[in-house]
Amino acid sequence: MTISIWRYSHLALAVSSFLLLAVASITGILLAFEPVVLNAQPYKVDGIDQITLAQSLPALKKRYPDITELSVDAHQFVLLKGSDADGESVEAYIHPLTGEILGKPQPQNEFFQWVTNLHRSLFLKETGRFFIGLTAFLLLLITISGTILIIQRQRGLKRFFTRIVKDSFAQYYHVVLGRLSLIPIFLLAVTGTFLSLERFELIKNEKVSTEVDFDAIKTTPAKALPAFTLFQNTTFAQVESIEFPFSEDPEDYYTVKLKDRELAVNQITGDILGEVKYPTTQRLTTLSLDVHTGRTSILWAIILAVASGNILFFIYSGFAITLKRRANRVKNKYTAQEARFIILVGSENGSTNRFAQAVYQQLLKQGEQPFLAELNHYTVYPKAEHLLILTATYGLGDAPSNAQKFASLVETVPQAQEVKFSVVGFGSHAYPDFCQYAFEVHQWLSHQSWAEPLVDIHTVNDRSPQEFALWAEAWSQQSGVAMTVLPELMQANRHRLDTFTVTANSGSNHQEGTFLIRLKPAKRTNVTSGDLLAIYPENDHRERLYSLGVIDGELQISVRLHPNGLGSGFLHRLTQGQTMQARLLNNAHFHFPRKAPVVVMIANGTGIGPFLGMVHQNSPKTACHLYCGFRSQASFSTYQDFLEEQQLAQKLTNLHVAFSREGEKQYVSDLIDRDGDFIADTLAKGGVLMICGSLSMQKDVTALLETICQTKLNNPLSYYQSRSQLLTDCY
Ligand SMILES: Cc1cc2nc3c(=O)[nH]c(=O)nc-3n(C[C@H](O)[C@H](O)[C@H](O)COP(=O)(O)O)c2cc1C
Repeated sequence: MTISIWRYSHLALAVSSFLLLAVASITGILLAFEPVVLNAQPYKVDGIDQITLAQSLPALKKRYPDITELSVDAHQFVLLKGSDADGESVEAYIHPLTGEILGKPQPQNEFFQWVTNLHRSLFLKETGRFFIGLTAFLLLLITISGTILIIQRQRGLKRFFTRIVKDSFAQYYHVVLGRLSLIPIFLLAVTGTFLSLERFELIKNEKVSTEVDFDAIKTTPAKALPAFTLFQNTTFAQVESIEFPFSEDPEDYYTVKLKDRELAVNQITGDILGEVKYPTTQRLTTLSLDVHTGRTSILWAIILAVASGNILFFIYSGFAITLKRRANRVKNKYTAQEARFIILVGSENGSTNRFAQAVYQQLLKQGEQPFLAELNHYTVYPKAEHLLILTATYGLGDAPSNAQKFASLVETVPQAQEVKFSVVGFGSHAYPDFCQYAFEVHQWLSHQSWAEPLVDIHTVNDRSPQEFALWAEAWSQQSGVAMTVLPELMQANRHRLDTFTVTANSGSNHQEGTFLIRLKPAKRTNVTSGDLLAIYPENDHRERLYSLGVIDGELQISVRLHPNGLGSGFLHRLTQGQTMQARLLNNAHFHFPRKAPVVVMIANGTGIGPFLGMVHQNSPKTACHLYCGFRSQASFSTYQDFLEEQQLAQKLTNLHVAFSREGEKQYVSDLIDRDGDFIADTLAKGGVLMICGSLSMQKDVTALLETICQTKLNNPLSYYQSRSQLLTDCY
């Protein structure tokens, strides 16, 4: 059963009952104070569970020769009815050892009486009682569906009480308080339902009384009250009431009602004349009243008041969550048939929609005709050139509920024309299957003949605008459509630029025009290999990103000079000593994994850049294997000496190079294929694969890795991707 079915049930139940639930909760909070007020009365005697009937009754009889009944109520006040030595009738709370009068019973306080009537019947007599009973039952169903939602959210019963990831105030406290007040609310709902069923006689509650065989009543041996065994063994805490014999006639007897049974006791000999246990229904009714009202314990009454308060908060927070989800609903200006840009979104709680809306607005501003829909509504888009998918991950790395049909739809609904796609995964590192669903979407699309990746999959941890901006930049560069400013998301993100001095530039003396440039930051930074440098060659909105290697505190970029290339041309022209303005971007998802037992780096061309820095920074000497592909030995020579030095320093364990235009004419994917067992072994033991270079190389290598994972490890590649064992940074 999916999250959504339980969620819709939870919501439907809440919507249908919230008004009555609010009335029942408010009145419930007020009524919880009744036991608190009553318990504060001075009628209570300490140690009632120590005072036996044998100790008490002789003293009481002395003071009140004619007692008709003694009763002990839920607050443990002892009420005596009878008359005193002067023949005056008495109905008073007394001290069971001395008979001292502690107070007179009062009728129920008018306020509490009014609130009780409202709570029980809404002043509508039987009709009101029926609705209140129904509300208690709906509350029971809401509690059950809520519990299941928490179990699903926490990924299993065992993790029920583990940390909750904070999404929003309403959502966080809806779950936190839901967990804390689950048991009291559940008990309130069950007992409320039970009491209503009993009241409407849907549960039969037959009264029973003790049968006495009058012929068997004896008059010897006569005993004094303190010698009656039952009275010696019974304390006031166990008693509900004692009816005294009407006369001294042996056929009149004591009727002692305990919590669980009723007994008839011979008034002369103390013999038990008869005994009957209450039926289960009767005991459950008493227990339900105790639990539902909190009348037996101040502490429990307070817990119930807090739980009822929480129900009010759940009504508020539940609606706040629902309204937020609804507010993010899609409103399109153009149809799916006319749009060039299709934005599909997978979201459970609506925050991903905000990003999708921002992209949608950007495209509208650019004069484009975008179309925004949920992943479940994927269909044929006759004019689509770009497919942008922004999706969250839920459950155990699963699809959000509005994306659950996408997997089957994408297999059955092909597009007629080629479409460039880009996937952005929204997730949180607080969950082990980080953005797994987005990785799966990326792979399903990669297998479609009509779909071509425009940029590598990007992930966004905890809705980070910075990480989203990285995707926006990369996509913008590849698509040629500006996505520079996403005002709602990015306003806080206008960074100032830092100054860098060029310390070396190898120029493009080598074949294929690749060169290395080194930059020294003017001030200290926390930059590390794998981070990005954003440059603005024309001092305008056009930004170009380069992956960095950090070597001896300097930043090294490996660049291929493109004819008329905006960024590469700018960097190529820089000479030693010159300064430039740029911005450093933390690219945490592509940092060298510090805790991995083995790291395998896979690169082609200038993709080797960040790996040069990572190897150089590998002081702990983590086992590190570099697989790289170049066109020729000449293009590799730029890096050869450096890499051999790193091997000697044991910072690089193995180096495998493929040349596509010389010798065996191999690609880097051929080397991976050759070493498939080693790659599988690396993943199996928790090692990390890193890929940097062209998207086409990445496509070949990931297809190969998928086969390796399926055949040698019996897991899909997404299993390792979501565990951060495959890190990619391709362009
Ligand atoms: C119950 C629950 C389960 C989640 N499971 C995952 C997960 O398995 N992997 C992940 O990367 N993020 C997971 N997340 C985080 C969400 O994907 C992330 O917060 C996302 O930004 C939410 O987007 P939305 O508000 O559009 O639904 C989970 C969040 C929740 C509340």
